Amino acid sequence: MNHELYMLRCIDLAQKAGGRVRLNPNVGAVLVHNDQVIGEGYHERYGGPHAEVNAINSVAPENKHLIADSTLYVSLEPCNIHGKTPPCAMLILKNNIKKLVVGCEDPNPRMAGSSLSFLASKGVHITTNIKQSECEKLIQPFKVNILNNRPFITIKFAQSKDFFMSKEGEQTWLSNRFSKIWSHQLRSENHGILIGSNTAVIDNPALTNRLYSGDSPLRICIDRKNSVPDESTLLTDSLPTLMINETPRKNLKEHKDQWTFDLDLSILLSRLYKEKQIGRLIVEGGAYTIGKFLDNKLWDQAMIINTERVLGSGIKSPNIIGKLEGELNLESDKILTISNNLC
Ligand SMILES: NC(=O)C1=CN([C@@H]2O[C@H](COP(=O)(O)OP(=O)(O)OC[C@H]3O[C@@H](n4cnc5c(N)ncnc54)[C@H](OP(=O)(O)O)[C@@H]3O)[C@@H](O)[C@H]2O)C=CC1
Ligand SMILES: Nc1c(N[C@@H]2O[C@H](COP(=O)(O)O)[C@@H](O)[C@H]2O)[nH]c(=O)[nH]c1=O
Ligand SMILES: [Zn+2]
Repeated sequence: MNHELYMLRCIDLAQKAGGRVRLNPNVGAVLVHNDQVIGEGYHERYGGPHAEVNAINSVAPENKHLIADSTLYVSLEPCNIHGKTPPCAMLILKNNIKKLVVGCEDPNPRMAGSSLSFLASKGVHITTNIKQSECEKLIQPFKVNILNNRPFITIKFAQSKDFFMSKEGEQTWLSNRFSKIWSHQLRSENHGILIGSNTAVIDNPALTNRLYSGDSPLRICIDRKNSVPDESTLLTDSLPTLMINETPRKNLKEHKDQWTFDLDLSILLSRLYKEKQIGRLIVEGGAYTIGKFLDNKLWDQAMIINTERVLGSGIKSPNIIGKLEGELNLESDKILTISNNLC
């Protein structure tokens, strides 16, 4: 059996759900009998059946009798606790599956390998850590959620060749049309997008996903002094916006919300996670806002669109120090992904 090949298929399947899993991990599963895939599935949406359930349910009626003699591949340790769905460890035992191959352990302290020892004690033969780092990468947002009680944070901005984010006081479009589609795809994969008041005042942005399939994230604007005009797009369109201020704003329209408190980024983030189910957050800018997240070490990855434009002067872009994880060339733009390996 080629363990790595089937685990790569689990990873492919898991990725299909993107951010639809919300606060859950992305997980894929494949059921293999005599080197033939007889079932596969993935966790498709928050609260929905787990990957193992979908893989077992996908087996054709004429192959059901092969399940007990098959190997189950799962990118993440099967659950052994009653969450929104019954435990998958019990499903494995119920189906009499005797061989299990797992990508990585569940970082949830309530699990952390415990279901693997439980299944082993019941006679299931277990192989672990197949494509481990790839499987761990898949569940990175979940790991941050569960261990830090906050969203997985992606800092995203475009910069000129001479490292400016914008001209002073005016909206300055730097990146190309391909990057725009890419950034709307990023919006579709995240549950929240956050900006500072200057960006809202100067750009009057929509911050919606208009160019890719899927939903738009919740727009969040830090506006302590209520300086964003009532007429701005964020406050007048029909989509949800959450304003963060120190005194309440009057006459908020339908779908608009506000949290009034003395701003503390850690508290804001844990409230976004717990009260708004934001598992993945884009911090879009501007430079001041991004700087605050960097100063507080509240970020997980940065996605920087490096463009060909030269501005000469303007708002200096933030200096991101981390580990280069990937490069994507979109015509004249180069998008770098940098992970925060220091926190
Ligand atoms: N190239 C790109 O990708 C992007 C460029 N931009 C550009 O950036 C420019 C604006 O950037 P910049 O001037 O740096 O301003 P910001 O948009 O970052 O807004 C700064 C303001 O936000 C509030 N704020 C945000 N975070 C905090 C915090 N942690 N604590 C306290 N207050 C906070 C404060 O206002 P208050 O006191 O009112 O709360 C602060 O003055 C615009 O020209 C825009 O076009 C913007 C986004 C992306
Ligand atoms: N200038 C700049 C960006 N700016 C960001 O995009 C926002 C506008 O979003 P929208 O109104 O939805 O189109 C703007 O307020 C700022 O947050 N983004 C980029 O990908 N590249 C760019 O060059
Ligand atoms: Zn499960």
